[in-house]
Amino acid sequence: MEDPWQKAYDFAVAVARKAGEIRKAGESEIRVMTKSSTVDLVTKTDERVEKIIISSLKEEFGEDAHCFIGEESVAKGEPCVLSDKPTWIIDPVDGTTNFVHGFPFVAVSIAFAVNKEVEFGVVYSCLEDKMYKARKGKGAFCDDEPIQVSDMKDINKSIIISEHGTDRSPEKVTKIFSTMQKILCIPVHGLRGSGTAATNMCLVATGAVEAFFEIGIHCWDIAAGVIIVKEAGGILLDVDGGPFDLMSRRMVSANNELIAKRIIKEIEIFPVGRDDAPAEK
Ligand SMILES: O=P(O)(O)O[C@H]1[C@H](O)[C@@H](O)[C@H](O)[C@H](O)[C@@H]1O
Ligand SMILES: [Mg+2]
Repeated sequence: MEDPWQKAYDFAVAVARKAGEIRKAGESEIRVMTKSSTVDLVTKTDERVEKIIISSLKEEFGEDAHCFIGEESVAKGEPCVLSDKPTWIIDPVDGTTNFVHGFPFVAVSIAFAVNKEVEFGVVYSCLEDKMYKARKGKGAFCDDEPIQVSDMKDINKSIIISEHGTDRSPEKVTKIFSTMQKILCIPVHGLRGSGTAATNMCLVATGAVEAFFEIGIHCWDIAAGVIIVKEAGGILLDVDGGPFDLMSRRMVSANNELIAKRIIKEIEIFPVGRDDAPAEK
């Protein structure tokens, strides 16, 4: 049977590389603006790269063939709804704060979902020049080399990643740091954070760390990473131990269930609205 999405997968890899190269070339002066809070940054480059990605995909597959969820389009009021239709989920610059500051982890993240399930994902870590990709049932790769999660089962010998997000309300920050303190004191070998959820998930997939969890991420930060982690042999769970939900803005990704469940025991959950919550009038 003909593979229905191979062409889209190959095209996504090419578009992610092109987008990353535009990003690398950069603007001589970065214009920084803010979104949900004063520390939720966006630049003209984010907007420009997203437009280029979406227009390339429309040009290749037809104006109305697929749906799109793009970080900057949603910020400008486009709907964020995942239906059963083939849908591209795009973060043009994951790690915008890193980009603004010259901290060297910035990724382009492109995922493709059908029937609400991610079919393939591509994360191009553009400053490292590493292309991570995975397709459902076909394995995960970094620069065409197969990748696999760590086989570590001992939490005491693990490295865990988390991030602080962009919400600085004191109650949430207290819970985030309390969780981190509890995990650090299990104890684990270390806590890390690259500043980009997409890259963090690739680090789980390569076995460099055992787990990455965050409350407050968005579907575009993690959609490509979800399939990369799964195809590398890892698992995804909700922060309460239930099934993972791409639109819920909460996630634990790990090398195995043992490590995931041990972390979940320590997570102090705080409320975040869903990505697909109806817009307030
Ligand atoms: O806004 P961009 O696309 O750079 O992405 C986010 C990161 O991916 C999060 O892990 C991280 O915690 C931040 O929320 C950050 O905003
Ligand atoms: Mg992002």
